[in-house]
Amino acid sequence: MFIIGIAGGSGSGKTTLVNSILERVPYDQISLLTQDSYYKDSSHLPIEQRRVLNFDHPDAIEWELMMEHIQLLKSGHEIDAPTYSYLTCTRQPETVRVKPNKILLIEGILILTQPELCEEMDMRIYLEVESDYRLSRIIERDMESRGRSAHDVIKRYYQTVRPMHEEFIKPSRERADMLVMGGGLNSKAADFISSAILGKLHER
Ligand SMILES: Nc1ncnc2c1ncn2[C@@H]1O[C@H](COP(=O)(O)OP(=O)(O)O)[C@@H](O)[C@H]1O
Ligand SMILES: Nc1ccn([C@@H]2O[C@H](COP(=O)(O)O)[C@@H](O)[C@H]2O)c(=O)n1
Repeated sequence: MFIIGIAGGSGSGKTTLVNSILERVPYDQISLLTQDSYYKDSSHLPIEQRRVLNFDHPDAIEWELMMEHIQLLKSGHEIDAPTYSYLTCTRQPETVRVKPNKILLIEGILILTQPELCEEMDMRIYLEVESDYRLSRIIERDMESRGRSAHDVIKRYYQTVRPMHEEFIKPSRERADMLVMGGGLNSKAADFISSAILGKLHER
């Protein structure tokens, strides 16, 4: 299994890049794991407390479960990946069946902060996008699809998103093999990563 990690700050365009790669390759031959699916469940807390949790610290993620799922996929087993709601800030009862494939894409803000997880990756990519651009994209996206007000998004950005980015996410770019400039709409980057994937799919 050839494992590609796509990291970068919130709003840097990871999801956009993944979608753009999947348009260029036979997507049914690619497995995808999203770090956000592995947020620890916090349904035991009242919603007001859940909404102010620090979701940008490495401890917010259940890495053990993610690593276990990667090992199962590598050994040819299907897994049931958890699902997560940004609206309720809880893990959902539904799971998503992921089949093992020759290629595994993993995306998430914190994936390059985990040395053990980095060890599993054959190609590590970091999306480099200036914080001003990321903030404006996060505001628009979170208001549209994550049920937040502009005020809430900006407050959270300065309380946790930016400090955690500076402390953990930005330094993790040192572990990347490649930096992608400009974010998820960088079509040359999508072409390059897709050709690497197609090459691997055609290997015997
Ligand atoms: N290069 C870009 N220019 C403008 N908008 C972009 C660009 N890349 C992504 N976006 C938009 O920014 C928002 C965040 O992108 P997304 O792919 O969800 O980022 P991430 O998964 O890294 O948080 C989305 O609404 C997306 O459409
Ligand atoms: N309940 C949650 C959980 C996480 N977030 C934020 O999502 C960001 C990571 O996702 P990206 O798609 O932007 O990479 C991260 O900055 C978390 O703060 C959230 O808003 N609500």
